[in-house]
Amino acid sequence: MSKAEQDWQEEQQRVDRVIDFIGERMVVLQQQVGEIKADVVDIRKNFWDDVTANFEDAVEAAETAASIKQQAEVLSERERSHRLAHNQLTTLARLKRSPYFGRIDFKEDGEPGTERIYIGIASLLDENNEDFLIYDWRAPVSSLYYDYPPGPAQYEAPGGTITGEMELKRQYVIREGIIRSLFDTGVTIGDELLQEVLGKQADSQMKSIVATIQKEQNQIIRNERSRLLIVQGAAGSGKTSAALQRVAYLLYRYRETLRAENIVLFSPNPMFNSYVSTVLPELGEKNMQQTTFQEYLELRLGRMFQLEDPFAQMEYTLTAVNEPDYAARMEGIRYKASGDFMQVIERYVEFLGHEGLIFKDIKFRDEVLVSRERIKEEFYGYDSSLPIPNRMKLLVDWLLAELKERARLERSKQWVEDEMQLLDKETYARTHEKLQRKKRYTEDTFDDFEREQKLLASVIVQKHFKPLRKRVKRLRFIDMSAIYRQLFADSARILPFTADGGLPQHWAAICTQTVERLDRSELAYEDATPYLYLKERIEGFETNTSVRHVFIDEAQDYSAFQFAFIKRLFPRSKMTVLGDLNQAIYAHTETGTGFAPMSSLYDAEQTETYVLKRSYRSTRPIVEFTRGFIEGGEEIEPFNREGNKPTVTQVVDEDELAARVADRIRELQTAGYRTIAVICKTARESREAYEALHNDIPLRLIGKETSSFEAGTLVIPSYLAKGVEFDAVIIYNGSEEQYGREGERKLFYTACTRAMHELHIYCVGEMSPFISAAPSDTYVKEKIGME
Ligand SMILES: Nc1ncnc2c1ncn2[C@@H]1O[C@H](COP(=O)(O)OP(=O)(O)OP(=O)(O)O)[C@@H](O)[C@H]1O
Repeated sequence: MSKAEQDWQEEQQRVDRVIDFIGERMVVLQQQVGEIKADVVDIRKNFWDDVTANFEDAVEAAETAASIKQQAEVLSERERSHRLAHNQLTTLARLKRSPYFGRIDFKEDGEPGTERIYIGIASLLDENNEDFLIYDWRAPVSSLYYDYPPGPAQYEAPGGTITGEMELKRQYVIREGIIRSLFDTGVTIGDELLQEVLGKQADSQMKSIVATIQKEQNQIIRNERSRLLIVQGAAGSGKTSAALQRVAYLLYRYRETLRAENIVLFSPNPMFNSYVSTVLPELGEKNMQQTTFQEYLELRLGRMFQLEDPFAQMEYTLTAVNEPDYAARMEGIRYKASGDFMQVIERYVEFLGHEGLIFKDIKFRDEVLVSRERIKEEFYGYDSSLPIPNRMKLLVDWLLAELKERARLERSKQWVEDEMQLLDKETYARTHEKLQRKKRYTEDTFDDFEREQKLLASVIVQKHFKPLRKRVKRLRFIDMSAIYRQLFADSARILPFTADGGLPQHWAAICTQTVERLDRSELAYEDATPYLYLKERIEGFETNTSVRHVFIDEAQDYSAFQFAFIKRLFPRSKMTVLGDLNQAIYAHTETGTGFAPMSSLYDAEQTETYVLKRSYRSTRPIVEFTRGFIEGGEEIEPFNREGNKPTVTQVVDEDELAARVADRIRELQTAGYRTIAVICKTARESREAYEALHNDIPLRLIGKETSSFEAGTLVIPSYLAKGVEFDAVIIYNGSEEQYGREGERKLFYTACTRAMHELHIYCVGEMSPFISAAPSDTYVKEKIGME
């Protein structure tokens, strides 16, 4: 038997031993789970038997409450134990199938022996010999595996830096308890293993990369120092993967204090949420909270306005080029997202502190109870050194007192008497009872009837005033829409608030558009964040202090405004932002400021930036081709995985386009690719492509409302394909007409870089200049029917 074979045999024997151990553990645990479950069922069933329920008087009611509380605590403790044991069982079941993926032999300086460390998705301790059969990949010692080749190595342990010599680094692929492959690795985490992993087919769900995390990714995953961590990475460099692994790492590292609920991931669209949702459970962790910025805007503004979403704005950007107001709107989109405009809002708020706030009358039954002028007068009567939100609080107190007074006056009005006649018996009875109770304590001389009438009147008025008071408490008497609108009332209104009059060229048209929309109760996507910001500067900021880590994926698509906003929203949170400037597809990101708005959020010493240049998603030929579209693309390093060169096919017309694309889809399907995406520029083009293809080929049309996607062939607008990947990508029409403007370069790049194994571009007529800019030997040109 060769040495290698012997090694393999010994390793399999160890795997068998560990699996046996896990099996035994599971039996014990299963029994425990059963017992706890029986306990829980029992407690639930007999809950009220063990509680002494007595509500006779205050003392006994308090005792009852205490007894319920105690019983509930016992129940919740048992339920917690059940959950814990159940989770442990799930993890053990996972370990049983594949107990570990790596091993390092490490000789610590000053220690006599070499320790063998096996690394898997969770730790496994054999209590009898106090031996770790498996180390969690997140344990301090495991970082050796990701950071070093064999040779001198060190890691950070809680007690300080541990140095030593790594004598061996080995990787395994273990499936259903059997070692399928085994490599001893040299320089990096085995190219072989990575090759194997990356060569696989795309899934409708993202996979964890735990066995093959690269050194530069590991630094991101384990970073604990910075308040703000910025990751700038090429398409397919593993930003999203690293982010998710980082979530798992943080949950492990701070397991005593941090829960999945304390972490929020902002993602580009709902479909992406579903795409990444399996990674953490695969690692035995609960998912963090996931949201999109739009979801937040909807929550805050959706009731007041018809809110435009970013995809509708994008569709406008891409399809309305010939509309008369297009240039103005595009300028407006850019300006309203800028730091300059944020400054304008700040100065405007400063101004509003002294004059200019607009309020709404507080009306009741068509009568003005407190006029807007009166409210304004009261507000500006307060100490002007107080911040606006503090003065609003005073105003609320004052208004509530005013309402109380007005309510008193209201009681003797005719409408109250009219309503009294219509009261149901129940209200009468209740009022009567109340009066009876009161009577017990007073020496009253009033006529009963009169007292009853008075009380009824006050009940009626109270009922009608309740919504008024609620509106006051919610600050609905501030006319936010008018305050925002005022800034655009005419083109000169903004001037005192601009630094040096630097306004967009089409400012007057921007003002008109904004006012028109507001008057229709619509809020464009570009207005939503500034509007909300202004609102919060006036009403006080809503904050969420339970969130400790915020992750922002596709961060290049966020404006300065949005970042500032998120920072304020989560004041106790650290931030990890991940993005690729070459994929900045929204019009508001065309300002060329790069990551500047982001990096200025926190002090330099609290901020760290990592750059990922290696691209893992696509084959080498695809990366070599697509990097030609963008400036500085030569810096992107492809991971060495071979494949076919991308093809570019010119066709004469739409009919031929559909026929050729259908042929290609069939060819790719025959080749066994499971996820094939026909990427179109817009939703409009996607519908056309779908119409042209779906009779020929079964496929699914993806729109912004799609919340998950499955393997298969699909048609999808480019901006919704962000962040996800497919085995094969067909660009439906990569012609000059479709992708000719500079503003479309990044969109085109983003679409093409979704491909893992195959990329095929079709063009009706001339091809996009971005393709022509790529070196001609990086793709194969196919011309059909044009000669
Ligand atoms: N260390 C790794 N081991 C195995 N696979 C990896 C590794 N890093 C990245 N990948 C794979 O590369 C692909 C791209 O990763 P990911 O989606 O995280 O990149 P990204 O930088 O977020 O991409 P984009 O910006 O283009 O959306 C995924 O299939 C991921 O599993």
